[in-house]
Amino acid sequence: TIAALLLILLFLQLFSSSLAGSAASSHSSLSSHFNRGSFPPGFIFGAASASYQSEGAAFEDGKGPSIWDTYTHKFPEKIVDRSNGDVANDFYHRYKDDVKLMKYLKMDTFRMSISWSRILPSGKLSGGINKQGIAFYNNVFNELLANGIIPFVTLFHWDVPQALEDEYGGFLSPRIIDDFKDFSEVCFKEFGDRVKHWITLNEPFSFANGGYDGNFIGNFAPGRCSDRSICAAGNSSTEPYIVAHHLLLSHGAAVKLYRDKFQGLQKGEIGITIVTHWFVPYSNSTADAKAAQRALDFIYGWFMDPVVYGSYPKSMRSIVQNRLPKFSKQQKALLKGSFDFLGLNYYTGNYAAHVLSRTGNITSTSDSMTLLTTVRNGKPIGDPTGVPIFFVYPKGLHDLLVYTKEKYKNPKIYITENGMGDQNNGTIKQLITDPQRIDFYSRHLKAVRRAIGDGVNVKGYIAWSFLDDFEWGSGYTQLFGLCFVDRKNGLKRLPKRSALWYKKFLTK
Ligand SMILES: N=C(CCCS[C@@H]1CC(=O)N(Cc2ccccc2)C1=O)N[C@@H]1O[C@H](CO[C@@H]2OC[C@@H](O)[C@H](O)[C@H]2O)[C@@H](O)[C@H](O)[C@H]1O
Repeated sequence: TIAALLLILLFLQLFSSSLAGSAASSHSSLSSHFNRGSFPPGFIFGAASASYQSEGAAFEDGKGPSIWDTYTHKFPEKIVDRSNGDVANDFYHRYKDDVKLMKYLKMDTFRMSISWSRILPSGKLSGGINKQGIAFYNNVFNELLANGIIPFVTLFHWDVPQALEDEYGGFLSPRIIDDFKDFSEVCFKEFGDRVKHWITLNEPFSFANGGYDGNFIGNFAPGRCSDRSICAAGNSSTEPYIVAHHLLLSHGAAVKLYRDKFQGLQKGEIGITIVTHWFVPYSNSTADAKAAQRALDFIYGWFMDPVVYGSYPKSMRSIVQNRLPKFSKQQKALLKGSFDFLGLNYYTGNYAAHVLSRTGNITSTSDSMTLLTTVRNGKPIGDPTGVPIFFVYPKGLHDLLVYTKEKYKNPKIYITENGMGDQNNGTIKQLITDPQRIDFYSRHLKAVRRAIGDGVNVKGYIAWSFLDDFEWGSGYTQLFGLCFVDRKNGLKRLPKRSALWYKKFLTK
């Protein structure tokens, strides 16, 4: 009878664990063999946020307005639910509990950004440093380190001080280079003894394209473009390139400053975060193969080529010609090799087809002469998600990593954003029961693991996002968080099933 009982117990154990595995989904694996131990020693895992999307306290304790504070209040109709980041997740007041939650989830690192106008309310050093802003970030970094969590800090995640937009048009002017350098110097000086991983810019493509081209799904601040039916001012054929140029030069100035004045003593590293989709030729024609490469050049190469080679991609120079600013010899030297690591943001794959002729107004997006779609012959490139333009395509992350190794001298890489969004509709129970997000993370982590096996120098993976937050043009209608934020119940944090899966994955 004891032997029979033991056999029954063993059977039940096996049966229940196989049930749990299939509950997650056919792709993902809860089986014990795929976990942090599948990655090289020292590989770090975490989750991310950004100042405007999570801090709140938008007008508190001396903080100056950013262009996103202005944009959401001046044009509420540009945000799907007419919301804003005035309160967001109130990370400003709740960071201690949030750090406890990060520790509970066994995260090694937390990526966050610093609000430029919280540190320098007028955007300029001459306008004075906001001591309460310095104190806030000191408290957050101290709390993270006291809980064994590594801060990964982005200096610019799109929230330009409004004062600089008013004074000289923000990144449209080269004057911002020195102001960004001064802001960076304050951060290196005040926080560099504890912050050892700096990212200068988050997704310069998205800021330049989203804020100045207008083709974006959900226009971005400052909302300039050629189409007067959606933008009061701007020029989509020239301003994205001018803004991108000044973003790159600002990045180069901050990296040079860090290396010349701080890195020797503080022993940290500095990089840049660049986003791209992966592009698959729509057909096996040569024209579409070239279109896929051009799409990559115009989104990824636009920034990777300058920081690796000191020049824009050849395809851009030959198509955009005199609308593309030129780097001087000194600027080429400043930019070439201007990173210790590359931060890579990846969300989805696209099909790319050659566009035969260019009709209508020229814009920075039409310059690439590509038609980007997520469906081919009626079949989507991957499983749909709650975000209409994002489909689950983990192979794209693997292929992008191998492409980066081969084309850009095998740089040190951290995945600084990867995740999926759900539509914010359903009961709380439904929204925290997210098997597709478990499937998404499991498959993308396996793609990263495969790329490491192919020799790609990936050193970390940071999920987007730690908490559901303000998702720019989508407001609070799209939920990317590992943790749900109950906006109807005091912004209470609730770990989703995917957070508990991540915790299990991270348990040593
Ligand atoms: N949001 C972006 C911009 C890229 C994705 S969404 C937008 C739509 C689109 O066609 N493109 C163009 C594009 C094409 C190729 C590559 C990149 C971007 C966009 O960037 N990047 C990261 O994505 C995260 C998720 O962004 C959401 O993506 C889906 C959108 O519907 C939503 O509004 C946006 O907040 C943000 O929260 C992070 O702050 C940001 O660093």
